[in-house]
Amino acid sequence: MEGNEMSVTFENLVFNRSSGLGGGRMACTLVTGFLGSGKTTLLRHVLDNRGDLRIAVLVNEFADSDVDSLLLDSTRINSAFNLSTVALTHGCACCDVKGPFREALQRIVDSKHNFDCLLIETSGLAQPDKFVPQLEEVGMHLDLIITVVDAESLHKIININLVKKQLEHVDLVLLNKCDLATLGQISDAEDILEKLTGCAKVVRSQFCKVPLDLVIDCSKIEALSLPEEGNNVLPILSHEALPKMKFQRNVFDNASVAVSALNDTGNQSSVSSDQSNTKNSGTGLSQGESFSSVTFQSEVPLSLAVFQSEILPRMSNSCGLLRAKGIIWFAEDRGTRFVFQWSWAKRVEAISGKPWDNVPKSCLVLIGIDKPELEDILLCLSRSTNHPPIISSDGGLAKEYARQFIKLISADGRFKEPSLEKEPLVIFGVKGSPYVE
Ligand SMILES: Nc1nc2c(ncn2[C@@H]2O[C@H](COP(=O)(O)OP(=O)(O)OP(=O)(O)O)[C@@H](O)[C@H]2O)c(=O)[nH]1
Repeated sequence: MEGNEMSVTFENLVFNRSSGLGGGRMACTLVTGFLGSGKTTLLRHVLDNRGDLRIAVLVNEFADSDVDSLLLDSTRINSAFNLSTVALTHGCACCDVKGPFREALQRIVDSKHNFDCLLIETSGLAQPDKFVPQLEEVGMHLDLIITVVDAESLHKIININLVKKQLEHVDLVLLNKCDLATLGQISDAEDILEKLTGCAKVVRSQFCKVPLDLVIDCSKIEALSLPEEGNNVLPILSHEALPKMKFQRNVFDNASVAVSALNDTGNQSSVSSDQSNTKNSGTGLSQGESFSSVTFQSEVPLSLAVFQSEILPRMSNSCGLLRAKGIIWFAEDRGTRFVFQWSWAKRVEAISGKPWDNVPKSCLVLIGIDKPELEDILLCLSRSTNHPPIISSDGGLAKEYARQFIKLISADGRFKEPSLEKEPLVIFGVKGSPYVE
C-alpha cells in the first residue's frame, strides 16, 4: 500500500466531519514497541498523511537528547502549522508524573489550536501502562494502544519481560518490517502474538504504512476553523530537548534510578550518559541486565572515512549496543544532513537527507546493555572529529591532498591545467578567466 493512501472511511471522516470533539475528551493514541521496531516511522507516516487533522505529538525517549524530534523533522511539521516548537523544560516524561509530561499534556488540552488527537511515542524501553494515569488526570481519553513489532526479530526478543509487557494491554499490533521477514517468520510471529495478546488485532506492515483510521480516532473530529496562531502552542514536544538537565528515571517495574550527566570535551563535542536497570531475560539480554544510553554531540564535523573504517566495524562487533540513531555532519560532505540509524539486528542506514536548515551539528544516541562498550564507541566518535592537519611538518599529507585535488580538476574541462610547480599549493583557474594566467 502506498503511504499517501487513505481508506475511504478515513477520507469520509476527514472531509465530511460535521460533529464531534465538542465537549468530548481528546483522544490519544499511545505508540509503543521495542527499540528500533518502527515507532518514529509510524509517527512520520501519520504526520505526512494527516491531511488537515491537527495532531499533537509527544515523544518520550530513553536517551536524553532530542534525537527523535530531529528525526521527525519537527521544524518542518511545525511550520506547516505555522507554530514554533516548544521544548519541555523540566524532567522526564514517563517518570515524573507531576512534572513536564503532565504539564505538556495540560498545555495540549488547553491549547487554542484545538488539536484533534494526541499521538504519544513512548521510548522503546517504556511500559505503556505508566502513561495511563497521567492521561486520565488531564481528562484525555486513551483511545488506542499500538505496539509496533519487528516481524523478523520478534522471536529473538519475546522472552524479554519488557517486550511481553508492551504486548499485554495492546489493542493493535503492527507487525512491521514484513519486507525483511520471510513468510515463515511472519506467520511464526503472528502465532506468538496471538498467544500473548489474545484478541488484539494484528496488522502486517512495511514502514508502518497503514490506513490512518487504524491508528488514530477520526470519529469525533469536527470541521475546524483555524484559530489565531500563538507562540505557546506545541504540536511536537520532546522531553529530550534539554540534554543538560539532570533527572531520575523510573521506567521499569522493579527498577531503576538513573541520572543523566553531560560532560564537555575539548573539541566542542560533548557526551552524556544515563543508565537504567531492569530485569529482562531473553536472547542477548539476561536477567538483571542494565540498559544505558550515551549521547554524542558535536559542532565539529566527523570524518566519514574514520566513521566507515573504525566506527561502523566497532558498532557491528559490539554485543552491547542495541540501537544507535541520530543526525550526522560529515566533513567530506558538509552541505548534507545525514540521518543515521543502526538497529540491534545490525541493520545500518545512513540516508543523505536535505541540506541543513540550521547550524550543522551531529547528534547521535547510543542505547545498549554494556555501558563501557557504549563509552568506547563514544570515544571513537569524539576522536573522529579530530581531523588530520592539512599542513603536516613535511608537507606530505598536504601534497597528497594536492595531488588528489589536481586529479579531480584535471578531469574537469572547465578548468585550466593546474600548476604543480609550487606543490603542495595548487594553482588553477577557470578557462577564459581574466584573473588567472
Ligand atoms: N526495511 C524496513 N525498515 C524499516 C521499517 N520500518 C522502519 N524501518 C527502519 O528501521 C529503523 C528504525 O525505525 P524507527 O521508526 O526509528 O524505530 P523506533 O521504534 O522509533 O526506534 P526507537 O525510538 O529508537 O526505539 C529506521 O532505519 C527505519 O527506516 C520497515 O518496515 N522495513
